[in-house]
Amino acid sequence: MEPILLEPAAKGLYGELKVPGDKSISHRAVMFGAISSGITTAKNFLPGEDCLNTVSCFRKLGVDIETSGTEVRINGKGLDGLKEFEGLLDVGNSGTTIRLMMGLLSGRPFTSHITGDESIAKRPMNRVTSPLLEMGAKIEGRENGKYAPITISGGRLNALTYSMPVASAQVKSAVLLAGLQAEGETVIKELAPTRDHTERMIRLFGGNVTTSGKNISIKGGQQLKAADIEVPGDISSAAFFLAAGSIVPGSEILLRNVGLNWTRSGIFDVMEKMGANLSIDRKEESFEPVGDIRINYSKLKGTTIEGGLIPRLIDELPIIALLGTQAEGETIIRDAAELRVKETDRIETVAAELRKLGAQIETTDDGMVITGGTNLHGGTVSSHGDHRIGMMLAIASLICKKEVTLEDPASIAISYPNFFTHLAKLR
Ligand SMILES: O=C(O)C1=C[C@@H](OP(=O)(O)O)[C@@H](O)[C@H](O)C1
Ligand SMILES: C=C(OP(=O)(O)O)C(=O)O
Repeated sequence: MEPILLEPAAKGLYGELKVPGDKSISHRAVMFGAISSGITTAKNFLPGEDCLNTVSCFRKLGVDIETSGTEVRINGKGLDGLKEFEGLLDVGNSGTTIRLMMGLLSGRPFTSHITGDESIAKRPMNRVTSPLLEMGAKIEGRENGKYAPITISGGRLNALTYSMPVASAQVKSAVLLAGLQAEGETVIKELAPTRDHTERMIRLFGGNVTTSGKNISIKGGQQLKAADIEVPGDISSAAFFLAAGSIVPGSEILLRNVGLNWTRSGIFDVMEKMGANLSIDRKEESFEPVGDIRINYSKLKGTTIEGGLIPRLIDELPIIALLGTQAEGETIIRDAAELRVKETDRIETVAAELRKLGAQIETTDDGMVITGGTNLHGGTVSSHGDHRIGMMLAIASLICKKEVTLEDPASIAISYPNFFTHLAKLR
C-alpha cells in the first residue's frame, strides 16, 4: 500500500465510536469454538488480519467455520475433530496464533507445520517450546526450536508444574491448552498477572481452571462445550483514541462497549496518574467486563510506568510514549524488555520514529526515558509493518505542526481494519 499523507487536526476530535472487537478474545473464541463440541457463535468478532489467520489455520485443521463480517459460526467437533494438515499452517503476523496453536497441537496425535511472516520468524518461540517439550511434545524449529517455522509431532502429554520465566499470556495460554490434554494436573506459576482471557474462556466453555494468587491449575481430559460469545471492544484499540482525545486540545470522545478486564486496563491507571480527564461507565458484567469510556482533553504530567503494571498495558506502551512527549516533565518506562520481541523491537522503533517528528526519547535496555513538552513537527515516518506503531504515528500526526507521511500504513489492518474511517469520523 502507498504511503498516506496525514494532516494535523484543525480542531478538537469530537464524537463517539464503537471500536472493533478484542483481538485476544477473538482469537480465543475461534480456538475454543474449534475444540468444543457444538456450534459456537461469536458476535463483534475482529475481522483483522491476525484473527482471520487464526480462522484460516483452523479451517485447514478440518474445522467448519463460517464468517460474515463481524459474526463467526464455528462447528466444533471436540479436540478429536482436529485433523492433520500436511501443508503449512500460516499464522501471518500473529504471535498469539502461533504460540497458542503450539500448545494446542502438542497434544494432538499428528504432525503439524506452523509458519508465519518475516516478523514471526524473528520472535522467540523457545518460551513456549521449552515447557511443551517438558510435557512430552516433540518440537523442532530453527535454532533448536527457538524460531519458526516449527514442526510439532503431538501426542500424549504429561502434566507439568511450570514457573514462568517471563510475564506472558501467550506462554500461559499455550501451557493451559497443552494442560487441557495432559495426564494429571498442570500448575502454572506466573511472575505477575497477565491477561486472563484464556482462563475466562475455558470456564465459559464449561471447563474448570482454578486461579489462586499467581498460580493457575488445570486438569487434563476435560471436554468443552460450545458457547455464544459477544466479544467486547478492544481496549488496546480504544487506547489510540483515548490518547488522541487527551492530547488534541478541545477534544471529547466517547468510546462505547470497551473491554475493561483488569488484566488489560493498566492504561487507565497511567492516564489517571498523568492527569487525563477520563470517565468510565461500567456495564453489567458478562464473561468479560465492558463499559463506555469518555475522554476529554486535559494537560498531562509525566509519570513512571514499571513492575506489575507493565503486563497490564504491554501493547499500549507505544501510544503511552507519545503521551509522554506531550506531558509536563519526564515519563519513564522500565521493566518492559518484552517490547523488544514484539512485531518490531518496540523500544527502538517507537523512539526512532517519534524522534523523526522532533521527540526526545532515550532508550534503555528495558524501556525509555521520554522528555515531555516537545513540539512535534511534520516528516516522513514508517510503521515498519507494526500495526501499533502505525496507529501511534497516525495519532501523533494530529498534533504535528505540518503534514506527516506514514509509510506502510497497511499493517494497521492487522488489528484495526477501519482505523482511518474511525479517525475521519472524529475530525
Ligand atoms: O495472549 C494474548 O492474546 C496476547 C498477549 C501479549 O503477548 P505476550 O504474551 O507475549 O506478552 C500481547 O502483547 C499480545 O498482543 C496478545
Ligand atoms: C504483540 C501483539 O500481538 P501478537 O503477539 O499476537 O503478534 C500486538 O497485537 O501488539
